Amino acid sequence: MSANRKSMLSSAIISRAIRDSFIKLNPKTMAKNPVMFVVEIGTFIVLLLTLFPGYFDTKDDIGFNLTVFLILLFTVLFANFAEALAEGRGKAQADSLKNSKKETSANKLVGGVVKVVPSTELRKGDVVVVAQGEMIPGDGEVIEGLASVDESAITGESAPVIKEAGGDFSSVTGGTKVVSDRIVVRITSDPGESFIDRMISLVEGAKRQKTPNELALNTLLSSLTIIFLIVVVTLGPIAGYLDIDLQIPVLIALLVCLIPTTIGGLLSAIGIAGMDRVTQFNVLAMSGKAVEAAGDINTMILDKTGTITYGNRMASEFLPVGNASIQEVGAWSAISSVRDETPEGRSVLELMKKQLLTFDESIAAGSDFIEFKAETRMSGVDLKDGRKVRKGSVDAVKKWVTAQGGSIPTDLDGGSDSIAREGGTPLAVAVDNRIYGLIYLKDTVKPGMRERFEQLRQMGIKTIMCTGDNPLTAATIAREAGVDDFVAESKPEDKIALIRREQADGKLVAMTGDGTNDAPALAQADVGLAMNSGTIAAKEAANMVDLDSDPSKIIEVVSIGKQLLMTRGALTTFSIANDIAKYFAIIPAMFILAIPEMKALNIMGLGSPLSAILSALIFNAIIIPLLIPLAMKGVAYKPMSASKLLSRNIVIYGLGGIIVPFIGIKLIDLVVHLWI
Ligand SMILES: Nc1ncnc2c1ncn2[C@@H]1O[C@H](COP(=O)(O)OP(=O)(O)OP(=O)(O)O)[C@@H](O)[C@H]1O
Ligand SMILES: [K+]
Ligand SMILES: [Mg+2]
Repeated sequence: MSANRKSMLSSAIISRAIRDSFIKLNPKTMAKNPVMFVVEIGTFIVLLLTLFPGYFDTKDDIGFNLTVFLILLFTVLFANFAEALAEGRGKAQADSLKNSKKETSANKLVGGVVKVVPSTELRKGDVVVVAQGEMIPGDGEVIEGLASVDESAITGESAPVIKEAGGDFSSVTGGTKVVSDRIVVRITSDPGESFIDRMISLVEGAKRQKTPNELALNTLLSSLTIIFLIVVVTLGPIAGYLDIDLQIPVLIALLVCLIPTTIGGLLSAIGIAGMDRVTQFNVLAMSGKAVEAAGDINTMILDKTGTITYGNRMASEFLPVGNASIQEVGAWSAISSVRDETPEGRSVLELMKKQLLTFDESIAAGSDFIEFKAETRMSGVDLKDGRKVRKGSVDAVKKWVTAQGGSIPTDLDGGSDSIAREGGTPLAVAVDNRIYGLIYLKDTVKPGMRERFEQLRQMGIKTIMCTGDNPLTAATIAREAGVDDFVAESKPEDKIALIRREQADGKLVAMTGDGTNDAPALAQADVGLAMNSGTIAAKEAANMVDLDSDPSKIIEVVSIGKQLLMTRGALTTFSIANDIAKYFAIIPAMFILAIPEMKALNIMGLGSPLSAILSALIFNAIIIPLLIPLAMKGVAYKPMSASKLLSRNIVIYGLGGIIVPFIGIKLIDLVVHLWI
């Protein structure tokens, strides 16, 4: 799939798009796009006039009618081609996904016995065993074991990922392959509803629905079309009254030039291409609406650890407090970490080795493990002899020790503040009512963050960093990274409260998350980006999934959404401005014989009335394919505020839209006039 993503437009995609442009001529399909449907009806009428000359009007000029028919036909085909081309890459991707969705057999556990069944027979709740070298037969959650899994079929990333029972890395996707060890998986989706199934229908656009913005624009374009239709229809009798003979193909040509065919022809291509750009970026958007919402975001909520910083928070120093020794701090830190599988916990044991410190592991034998929880902000063990060992956020450990009647060493705050001021995370280590010291967890801000936040600020987006860390560390990192605001010591439920508060102010909010406790907030956010490595609950609540599990991608997704909205706005402006030149070409041409004063309006100095009409019509047709690259790639884009963007767009695409066709039509007329 990744290979497909890279080859932009293969000849296979182009020839398929050409074929689809004809298939899309089906009036049932065309009717969904009112502007182009009107053109198609016009094309059909001109075809009749060409095929049956004299039947409707004795003065029919077959040559002229045939030419108009062909130009109109191409206008419709060009619009269809734009849409088909935009759909092309998704369809190719869907094909390769379908290929990877081969039926496999599954080792289903029935009453403790393995029974081999086809994967299509698996239902929600079934339990299967998957061993080394086998394909995971369906989406599910690991309930036992640990394995490395090759997920390249869906992510395009060749390095295998670790999946294990419990925690945030327990979800597996059907069609991916176990490369080592063995896991027991509980199936979480019924046939036809798996992640790959959803992905196929998403990328091939099978369920693509028009977004609210698109619907609104469509209504506007349809209204314009109806107005011009009325204008053109009433023009006939008025001209008749003035004794001017206007032929039907000329009136149809005028209508087609007046209605917004450029944007009408490119509108759906712009939407599809926007979604496709997100997909190329390895992010699955569940709807076009989600991508558009990304373009309208006012507030972005970001995690600190792993999003703004690298997130591999490593223990880098032990700091004794009171009269404890470094050996004691190290030993108790290690004992509290022997079963803590978080990166923080493992790094404590590594630091012990690095500093050549030792501890008596047998003390921890038979102890009860106290797992790290975001709610408690502590982890540790309860020893068999009754002693309780904890490490955790300084604030939490202080409360824990005080509750047991302990006192706080006077040099604790100084030590933790100096760690926090450097952007590090201080963890306090305690046994029962005594604090022994601090662990300095180091983490670094990812490079380039400040620039990215500056860009977001220029787009008018407020960034809020949310972290479970203490206020001083949070403030340091926030300053270093350049976020606008931060919330420290935040628990998972605080995130949803923050989102609601922003939304109550009328803001659209984007956030990322991966854990089950992020799911409600992901659902509440206007744009929720879940990590593919995250839990099923998070992925189902979100409206986007990042296959690479990189939370900082939300920044790019918002940029793509903005670019989509801008491209649509720019091409709409261009399309409507474009029509002005066409009035100047066609209207004088129509009336010039009866009203010679109309000559004054022929400011382009076009060769003859007929060549003027044909040139305007040809320009109207070819501008569609000429703008396909822009519609697909999106307009060039600099981060700036919405109002600045609007005025810049009006200048570039409005003025450009007025001037370009004057030049274009004139050039076409120079050629056309040679023939007629
Ligand atoms: N393994 C651990 N054992 C004990 N305490 C921990 C452990 N990991 C983190 N902590 C403490 O708990 C606090 C909260 O951690 P949590 O992972 O919930 O948030 P965070 O990673 O700091 O913030 P975020 O990921 O939202 O930016 C940390 O700041 C740290 O003080
Ligand atoms: K037009
Ligand atoms: Mg965290």
